[in-house]
Amino acid sequence: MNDLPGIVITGASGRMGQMLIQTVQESDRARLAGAVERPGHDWIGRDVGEAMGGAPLGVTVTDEPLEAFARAQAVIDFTAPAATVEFARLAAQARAVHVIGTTGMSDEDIAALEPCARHAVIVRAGNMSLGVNLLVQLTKRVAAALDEDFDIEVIEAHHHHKVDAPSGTALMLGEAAAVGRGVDLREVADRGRDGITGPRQRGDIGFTAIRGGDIVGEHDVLFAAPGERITLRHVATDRAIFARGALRAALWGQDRKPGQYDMVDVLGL
Ligand SMILES: NC(=O)C1=CN([C@@H]2O[C@H](COP(=O)(O)OP(=O)(O)OC[C@H]3O[C@@H](n4cnc5c(N)ncnc54)[C@H](O)[C@@H]3O)[C@@H](O)[C@H]2O)C=CC1
Ligand SMILES: O=C(O)C1=N[C@H](C(=O)O)C[C@H](O)C1
Repeated sequence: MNDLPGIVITGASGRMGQMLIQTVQESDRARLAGAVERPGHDWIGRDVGEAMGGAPLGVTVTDEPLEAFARAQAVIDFTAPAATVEFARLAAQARAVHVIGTTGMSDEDIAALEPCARHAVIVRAGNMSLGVNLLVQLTKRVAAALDEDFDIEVIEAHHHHKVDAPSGTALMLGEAAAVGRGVDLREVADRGRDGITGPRQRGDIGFTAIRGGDIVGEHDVLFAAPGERITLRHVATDRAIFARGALRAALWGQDRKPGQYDMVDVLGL
């Protein structure tokens, strides 16, 4: 075993889980210290490399997260809200940095992270890519520069497996637009148009979700006024951008005090 920071990947068999395992394996700054899946999953007990269809990596997939976390310096977690809340508790117990990519978390789920962040570093973002976090900053600036003559709409598109809407990224962009405009997103968000909706309310921030095929993730922020439109756009074509960002967050978190952080902190934007 070498002395590089050890990383555990939860949701090891998932789309992001497998991408993260590959990213950590290829890194010369971290080592794969564990792979976790849910109880009953058919990868439990198998070498994770072989389960992924490749060479053995010497890491056995486990359904005992605490045991795995206790042997690691960081946990990278792209799973599901209930699992993430439990992993936050266990990562805090193990004093491991917890990088959370999971989206669709409720206000209660997010509140449950607070006591865990008193004991360990949590880095959480609905999108770990450099491009989207830059787009968040741009959205804030453009929204601050424009008045309510510009209707703001966030349009996102994802693959047909995605279970939450609007996407975590869309919510980050909506929040950035609201902050830029100096309003509370909860008061102006329009998330579900159907039927006779009446005309658009001035000042609303609208959300539209497209689901289809293998779209990795596309986000537009539209500012539409009489006579002109501005669109800010990010298109992800490879999940590696999220995995690279997550690994960067796991390494950045090693030198930090316990608390909650996001990718703007990690990237210094
Ligand atoms: N923040 C970001 O940059 C990104 C976030 N995501 C988010 O990451 C999450 C996962 O996305 P995908 O990999 O596409 O989904 P997926 O469905 O392919 O993978 C989720 C994995 O988590 C596992 N899992 C569920 N409950 C578990 C538990 N209790 N213990 C251990 N493993 C458990 C599942 O078995 C599955 O393997 C979603 O919330 C998605 O929105 C996805 C891409 C980028
Ligand atoms: O589920 C996904 O795939 C993605 N989820 C994140 C989100 O909800 O924004 C990030 C990315 O767009 C891919």
